[in-house]
Amino acid sequence: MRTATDTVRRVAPTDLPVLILGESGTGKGLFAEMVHRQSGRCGPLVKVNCAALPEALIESELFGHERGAFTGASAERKGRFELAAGGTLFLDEIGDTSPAFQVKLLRVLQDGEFERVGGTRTLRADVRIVAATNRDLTAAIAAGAFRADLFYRLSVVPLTLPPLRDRRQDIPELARRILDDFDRANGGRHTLGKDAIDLLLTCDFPGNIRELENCVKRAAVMADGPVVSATSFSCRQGCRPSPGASPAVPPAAPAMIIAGDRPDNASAEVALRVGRDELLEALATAGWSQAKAARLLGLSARQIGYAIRKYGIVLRKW
Ligand SMILES: Nc1ncnc2c1ncn2[C@@H]1O[C@H](COP(=O)(O)OP(=O)(O)OP(=O)(O)O)[C@@H](O)[C@H]1O
Repeated sequence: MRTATDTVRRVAPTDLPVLILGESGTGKGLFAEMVHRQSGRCGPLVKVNCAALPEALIESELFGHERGAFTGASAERKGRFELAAGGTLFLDEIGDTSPAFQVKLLRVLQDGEFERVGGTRTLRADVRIVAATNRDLTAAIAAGAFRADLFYRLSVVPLTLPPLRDRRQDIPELARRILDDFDRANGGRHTLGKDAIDLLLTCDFPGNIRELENCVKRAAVMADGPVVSATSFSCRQGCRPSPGASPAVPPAAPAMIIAGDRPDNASAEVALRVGRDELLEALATAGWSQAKAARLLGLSARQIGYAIRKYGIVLRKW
């Protein structure tokens, strides 16, 4: 991590693109913010979730459009490149983009120029590009899913964030910082007991810092006093309940699954980042209240409803 922060310090003041690589939850978004903050650029940081952009809207989202450019374009609109002028454009989930998206991006990265859809004026792209992905782009290139020329343009300065399981020594400090932030936001005053830290050090955290964050916040909610101890964590073994410790679901009584609408794909993907065990654990911790469990996991009511249905969990009243 020190290598990564040192690279940020060196590269931030330049105009070079930065490519941040790392598993989900390793802090890529936070590092993108860090690059922007340390860049000294006075424009804004504008984030684009590339995977969530519908194919038909890519061009107008990135480059904007003129009035009357297409049906429904009743007024001119600036795209993300213009909105980020003088600042940083953060292209998140770059590994999930279509060939059409990649071609359009490559052109603006090569020429530094673009036109709004339906426009004739050529505009200069005054942005610093930061891109991030949890995909293995080398494998994607080999599979023909990612353009090698775009990769070389973006990866002038690659920044790889290691998974948390490979840097367990960072866990105590991260956990304390997460707890302090949580207390500041919620007016509490907690400390982490040594047994809690020992427990956290045994965890694998496949969801990386995001999962550690959820575990610590959940334990803070469940702690009986100011000290968050190992017993405040609902898990006992490597942050995963052992098979025998899965909450027993008593028979009978009416189901209480929220019958919300199906969430969109991006929303569903977020919901399923929470594993079945983690979902069960949160539900048990929350006394089988869907709303409370959703808060613990950082999901919306629709997302938790979707995950519950998808994993085939039947909730019953005690
Ligand atoms: N160094 C850190 N200290 C405290 N919290 C952190 C740190 N790094 C990341 N986090 C927290 O972990 C969570 C995940 O971070 P972030 O969204 O930046 O990860 P990501 O790699 O971009 O994830 P994804 O690929 O899923 O978008 C966030 O809530 C963030 O605030």
